[in-house]
Amino acid sequence: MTQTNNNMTVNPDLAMERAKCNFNVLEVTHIFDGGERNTLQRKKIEDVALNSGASKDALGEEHMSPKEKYENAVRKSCIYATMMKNELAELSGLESFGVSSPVIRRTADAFFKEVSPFLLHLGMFVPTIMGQCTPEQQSYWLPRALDMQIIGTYAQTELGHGTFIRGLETTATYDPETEEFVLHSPTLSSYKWWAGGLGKTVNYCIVVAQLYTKGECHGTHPFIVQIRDEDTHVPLPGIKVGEIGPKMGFNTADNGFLGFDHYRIPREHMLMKNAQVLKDGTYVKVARHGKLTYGTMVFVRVVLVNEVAFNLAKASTIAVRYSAIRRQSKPKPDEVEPQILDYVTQQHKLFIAIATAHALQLCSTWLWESFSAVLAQMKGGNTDTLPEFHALSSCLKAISTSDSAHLIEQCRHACGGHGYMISSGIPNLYNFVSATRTYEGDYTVLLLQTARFLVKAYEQAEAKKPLTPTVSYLAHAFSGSRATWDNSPDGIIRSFQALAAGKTAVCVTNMRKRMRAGLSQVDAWEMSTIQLVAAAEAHCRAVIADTYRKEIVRLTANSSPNVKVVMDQLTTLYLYYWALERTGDLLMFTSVSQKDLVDLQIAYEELLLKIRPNAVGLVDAFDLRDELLHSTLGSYDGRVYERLMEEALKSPMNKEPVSDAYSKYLRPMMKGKL
Ligand SMILES: CCCCCCCCCCCCCCCCCCCCCCC/C=C/C(=O)SCCNC(=O)CCNC(=O)[C@H](O)C(C)(C)COP(=O)(O)OP(=O)(O)OC[C@H]1O[C@@H](n2cnc3c(N)ncnc32)[C@H](O)[C@@H]1OP(=O)(O)O
Ligand SMILES: Cc1cc2nc3c(=O)[nH]c(=O)nc-3n(C[C@H](O)[C@H](O)[C@H](O)COP(=O)(O)OP(=O)(O)OC[C@H]3O[C@@H](n4cnc5c(N)ncnc54)[C@H](O)[C@@H]3O)c2cc1C
Repeated sequence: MTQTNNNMTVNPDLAMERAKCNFNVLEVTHIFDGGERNTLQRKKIEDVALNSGASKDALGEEHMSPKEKYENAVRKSCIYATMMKNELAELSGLESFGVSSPVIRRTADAFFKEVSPFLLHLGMFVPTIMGQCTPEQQSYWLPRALDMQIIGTYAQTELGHGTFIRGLETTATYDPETEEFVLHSPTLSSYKWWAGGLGKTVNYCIVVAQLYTKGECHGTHPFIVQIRDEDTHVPLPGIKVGEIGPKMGFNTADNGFLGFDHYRIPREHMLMKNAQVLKDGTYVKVARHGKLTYGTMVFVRVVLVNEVAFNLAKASTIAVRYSAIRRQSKPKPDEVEPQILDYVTQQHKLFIAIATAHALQLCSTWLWESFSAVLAQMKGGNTDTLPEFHALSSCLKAISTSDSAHLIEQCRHACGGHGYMISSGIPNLYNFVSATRTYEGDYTVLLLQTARFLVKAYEQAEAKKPLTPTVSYLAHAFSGSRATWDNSPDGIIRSFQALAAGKTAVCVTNMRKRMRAGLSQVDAWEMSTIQLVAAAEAHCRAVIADTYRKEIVRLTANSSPNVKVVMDQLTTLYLYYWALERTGDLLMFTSVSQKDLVDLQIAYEELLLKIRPNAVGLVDAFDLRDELLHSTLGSYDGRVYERLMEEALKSPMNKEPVSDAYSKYLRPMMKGKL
């Protein structure tokens, strides 16, 4: 049944798939990693972190109690943190470890099937210190945080409010007598809720609270707050803190609650880069843009696009490898059962997942570069590009997390019953990624932020004023004719832009009509929000399609011919897929005909067949080590059934031949003695 490949026993179907792959897998790995140098560096980091076996558990996390799971995650976080401080820090080329290294973050996934309780420390606490402190504050807090002498989290959301930050109720009232802020939770709904690591792990947190000084409220501001003793870890007087209980995922992250009873912190613990309170209580606004205190959220939204691309790459690797070894049904009676990957419907489920992982990965790099440019401009005092960037990062966060969650679930469907096993790895991926659609700004809420920008941009276009780059296509929205359909990649991208422009125009027209009919601006906006969300989604799809196409053309300029072909096929597949998903819109806003759409469907199906022989090669090119996949179905060797059985036998339920439940309940019931 099996054959040996590089000292590994590999399922013959997978071996056959690899033999027929016609492109250089490593070249595609380099494209996905952003260059050969990055691949080499990633592999070195993975070797150091994973070859010692420290990431492995004797007993699977899924068989542990919640308390054991948490303690095990802390244990491994400490091992990984120590590695990061020592050997990994140097390897990843970081002066300070962790924060900007997606490779370090990804490698950590070998240690945690869910997430590390330190995720918020590195993902938000440290970035907030970097982004919201004055230089003096930073020089005090950052070394302590990076050295893990203190561990922190980001406590913004409250029981009563997550989305509407201006509605937060926690107060920080300045007392000039003692030069302290008094933190207080006036209501149950003002309790901080959700912060990762808050329940048991951290001793500090960033708390976002309404700032009061000299009797006036100045809105929400961030504070750094000690909540547990640095030695004993006991919660400090005036602090009520705990863990919020079981969740769909994130069960090793001890998300917590936190309340304050007139709890005092020194004045210097307000993070004062963007606004200050002087000793006498005078409030001084420093920042040139009112929303700079939201900066950590913008950073995480950017990071999340990359994060979900990675998780989608994992799910598609699992599902494609499994589909290559799984044989089912007998459409041709004289032939053996086909690999399920040969079913065109299966290819339809899976190849879009591979293409989307590429699209999001390349968009995330582009978004990161745009973010760096915006930060550089802001350093020089120019915040002009921030609104466009906020609109862009908001919609990319919303669409990337939503599409990835949907496609990961589709990968599970593609794995049939076995995909439902925790050991397949897919449920954990789904539970993690579906949360990303909500946290750091809910899907709808963020798309409405983008819609605000689109409507303003549309009005600028209408007034023939200059437009910023990502919405420059709106300048063509007033030609009066429908966009000409053309099924070339560039033609499809132009059509996506026409959809976004057309939908935005419909929203503006409807809002104006509603206002003329007597609705207030707020109510007219509210009544149009379904369409506004759709317009923002269309805009984002146009941005992703355009960026993916341009980046792949650029990155494959010097690639070998077959790599160029397969990368072009994936990009085209992405464009065809979304055009076919939006046929109604295309009929409304472009000149596409019924025949064009029938032809496009045929072209899409033919493309699936062209990609089919390279499918396993494409997921191998993600180069995800088995330790990162945590999957019985997706391991490189394809020994699926063997692994499923090995995992089943590990179940504590199989430790005893007869369950205690037999003598306690079953037997009495069956003997009529219950
Ligand atoms: C060493 C140890 C190692 C050990 C172990 C190893 C571990 C491995 C870990 C490795 C880590 C590596 C690091 C990487 C980690 C990456 C992963 C990170 C994952 C982190 C997990 C996070 C978990 C979740 C956290 C959270 O959810 S935090 C809370 C987030 N909350 C939100 O996002 C709330 C959403 N709401 C809002 O943003 C706002 O309220 C709103 C935008 C919806 C509305 O705001 P507001 O009401 O104030 O504004 P208006 O609507 O009135 O708009 C006014 C104008 O302001 C503009 N605006 C709004 N926001 C912004 C902005 N951010 N920037 C710019 N402009 C903005 C509007 O557009 C309006 O403009 P206009 O008036 O011109 O239209
Ligand atoms: C796993 C996880 C980890 C988290 N970690 C943290 C953390 O570390 N720190 C932290 O501070 N927070 C954290 N959060 C909280 C998270 O940021 C919020 O849950 C998120 O921002 C959504 O806010 P909400 O829960 O108030 O939802 P709500 O705003 O109550 O949303 C509920 C529904 O109402 C809709 N809605 C709300 N407002 C509007 C509107 N204006 N227009 C139209 N529809 C609207 C939404 O679309 C949604 O469908 C975490 C959440 C999760 C799930």
